[in-house]
Amino acid sequence: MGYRRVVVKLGTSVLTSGSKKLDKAHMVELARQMASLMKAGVEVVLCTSGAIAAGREHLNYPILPDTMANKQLLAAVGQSQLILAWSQLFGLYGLHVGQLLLTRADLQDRERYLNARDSLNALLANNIIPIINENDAVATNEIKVGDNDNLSARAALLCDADLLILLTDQTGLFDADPRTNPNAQLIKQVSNIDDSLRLLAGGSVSGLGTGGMATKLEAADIARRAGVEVVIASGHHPDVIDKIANREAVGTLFSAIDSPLESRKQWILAGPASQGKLQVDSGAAKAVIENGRSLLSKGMVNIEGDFERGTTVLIVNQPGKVLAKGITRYCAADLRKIVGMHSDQIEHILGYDYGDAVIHRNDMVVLENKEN
Ligand SMILES: Nc1ncnc2c1ncn2[C@@H]1O[C@H](COP(=O)(O)OP(=O)(O)O)[C@@H](O)[C@H]1O
Ligand SMILES: N[C@@H](CCC(=O)OP(=O)(O)O)C(=O)O
Repeated sequence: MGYRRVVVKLGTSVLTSGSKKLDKAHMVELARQMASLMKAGVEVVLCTSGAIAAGREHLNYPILPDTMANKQLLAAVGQSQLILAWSQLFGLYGLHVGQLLLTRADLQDRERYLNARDSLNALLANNIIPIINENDAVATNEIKVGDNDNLSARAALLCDADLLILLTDQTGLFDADPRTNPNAQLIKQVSNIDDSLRLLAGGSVSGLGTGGMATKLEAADIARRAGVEVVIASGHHPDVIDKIANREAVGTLFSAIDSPLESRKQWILAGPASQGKLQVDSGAAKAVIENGRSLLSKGMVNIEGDFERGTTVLIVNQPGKVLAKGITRYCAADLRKIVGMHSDQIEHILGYDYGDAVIHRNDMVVLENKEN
């Protein structure tokens, strides 16, 4: 199959099949396809819209002024119905679900970003499907991502996915909005997103979705720049998720610019200036630079600087030569408590742990391949 981790985004248009209520018969079919991917060893993260639509349905279509507070009311009511439905539907296939409600603020704050990433990874490591939606009930316009297309692209980066599937009510991106232009042609493959392409992508006119193709294109741009392949396709195409995961040509494919790992490493190299140094002994230096291992606490001898978890720091050897640059999973104060300690002791010393690796090898760029 080839894909390791896939984010599937389901628009309101798919979940309601164009009606005013959740189409559970279709949702169960989508759950079946995602469960079958999980059984084949592909990790699946679901980004689901539909809370507002579910809220309207559950409250029997109340007539409410179109204010932010009323949308939040509908989302608050609908989200619990939505997650209940997914939990029951995945349960039919023996799978548990875990809910993550995010806002832009959660994705911008480094500490919260890492915590969200750890929760996602913990769910997936335990074969539980993470289900993401925007936390509409608490988000103001300033902290809203705003549309789930963008949210799903950010989720794909958050969890290092290699494929993002955006399922909607059209068979893909067309050279004009097919609702208003019957001669519109499907674009099967996109290798460059430029202004002329953006002009083709219109907003949503159905009254169900948010953003239309314009936000899907924005999402595709974010994801492919981070090395994630993107497919936009119809959520009603038979076996659509299985087919896309098996690289069958369905919908519109946006090829990725780099591999996810490469682009992550480029970000570490070019990204924020390092704010501290982790000095390591020669055993750890060898493990990191010659054997491509993660950095463990027992190989550290000294910590310089004052930094938060998620900060970019340098790994230096005892003479002070810079060996690598990476993102630390522990803040400086915690590192000072666990320096030289075996990973097994971290939880006992700190009262919690963020994993064995102080810097995971995927979060590290080696700058020297020899210590001397
Ligand atoms: N170039 C285009 N190709 C395909 N669909 C388009 C295009 N421009 C605008 N659209 C509109 O985008 C809509 C899908 O987006 P949206 O309504 O937000 O759905 P979803 O709920 O799946 O996010 C389609 O119904 C279509 O009318
Ligand atoms: N968070 C909102 C959906 C926002 C959204 O982007 O909707 P859609 O365009 O249908 O993916 C909800 O759950 O109703």
